[in-house]
Amino acid sequence: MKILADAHIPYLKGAIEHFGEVEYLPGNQFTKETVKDKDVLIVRTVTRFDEEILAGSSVKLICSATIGYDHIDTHYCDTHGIAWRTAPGCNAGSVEQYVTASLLLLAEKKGFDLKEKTIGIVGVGNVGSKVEAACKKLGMKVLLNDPPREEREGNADNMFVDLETIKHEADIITLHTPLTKTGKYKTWHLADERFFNELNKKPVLINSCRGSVTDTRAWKKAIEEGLVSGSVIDCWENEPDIDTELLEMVDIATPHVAGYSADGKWTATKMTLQNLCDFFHLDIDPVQLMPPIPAPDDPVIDLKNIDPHRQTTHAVLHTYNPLKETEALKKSPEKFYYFRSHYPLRREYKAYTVINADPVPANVLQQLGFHVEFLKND
Ligand SMILES: NC(=O)C1=CN([C@@H]2O[C@H](COP(=O)(O)OP(=O)(O)OC[C@H]3O[C@@H](n4cnc5c(N)ncnc54)[C@H](O)[C@@H]3O)[C@@H](O)[C@H]2O)C=CC1
Ligand SMILES: O=C(O)C(=O)[C@H](O)COP(=O)(O)O
Repeated sequence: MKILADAHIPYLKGAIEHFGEVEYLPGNQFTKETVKDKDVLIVRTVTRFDEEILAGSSVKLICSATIGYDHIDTHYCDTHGIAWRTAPGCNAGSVEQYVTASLLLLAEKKGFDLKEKTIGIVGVGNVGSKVEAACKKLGMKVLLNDPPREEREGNADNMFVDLETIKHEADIITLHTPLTKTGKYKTWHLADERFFNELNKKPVLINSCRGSVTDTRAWKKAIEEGLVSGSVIDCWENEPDIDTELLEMVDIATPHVAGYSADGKWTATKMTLQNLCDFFHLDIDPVQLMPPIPAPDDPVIDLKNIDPHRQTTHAVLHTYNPLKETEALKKSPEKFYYFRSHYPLRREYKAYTVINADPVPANVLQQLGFHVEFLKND
């Protein structure tokens, strides 16, 4: 079997060789010529897979080591005998960590208390549900919007609200939908000029799903007109050539790395190898082929000398602080693709042990997923 794999998929090298003859290329160097004689493509979101690149090739299976799949022309694949697989939920915990760290940072920077804030979550799937759980643990009021789920599952206990309610009541809005360009619930430019004009509480807007779920021009105008009080962007329109004016205007700006925890990447690779096994009916356990996830350099977080009011923020930012990446991206936006391909993968909360926390933050941190060593009298 001939396999072409993206060279920037962690934990793949050494494992995928058990399945066939493998060639590696950076995702932005996949071409019609390089995919032509391959049976399987192991891919990321940086390459578009449509008729232009796939026509006339021998590709039978595309495995994307990602949650999102808007980079695959699924209609073309479905009608041309090309199977495609993804890794649902693989890095949802990592995106939750990104959103939580951003919320705690902004609360500190702008001087507000998250417990007094209402967050509107648009898209409540694998990621949105984890963000919902984390926000509740931080004491926030949560509003959920997911019309496709509402249609399928009904709206018992008014679990879901419409987008109008979110625009009216939310102090923070975070987007976690797929990017879809057609259909009843299409999300392309969901946050357009009208969306921004209808915001009631000058909310903070967070986009860590896909760039084109928001309209860049409208977002810039909204910032200029004071319709939003803060902006967090991980996913941009037209990556990697992002809008540098918007970049300068936002509080937190990262190069599409919300999902880049070692935990998320490891799971993505495991699911990808499992997809291969399932497709070709191979009795192989991917975990046996993969290295373990490396421990963090600094796995113990000592909160002894930290003000109890800052302990949760301190611990979460110890695991991940998006301000460092913001600074680097603002300084060198042309390195967007480079930053993504040379990313020092972070660990999620479960890789860390918290010691000397006060009882209240200790409970919050434990619920978020940290190991917590409770003080004797707790
Ligand atoms: N920045 C990053 O590194 C990452 C970004 N993502 C993005 O996040 C997206 C969401 O991921 P998951 O939660 O795992 O996907 P998911 O498929 O589990 O959930 C998406 C949810 O959005 C809902 N939805 C669809 N259209 C909607 C609309 N018009 N309004 C409101 N809700 C709508 C769906 O019903 C579904 O419940 C992915 O499709 C991907 O684009 C995912 C992982 C990492
Ligand atoms: O999983 C997704 O969907 C994402 O957006 C990924 O985090 C992006 O990962 P890469 O395509 O850069 O590997």
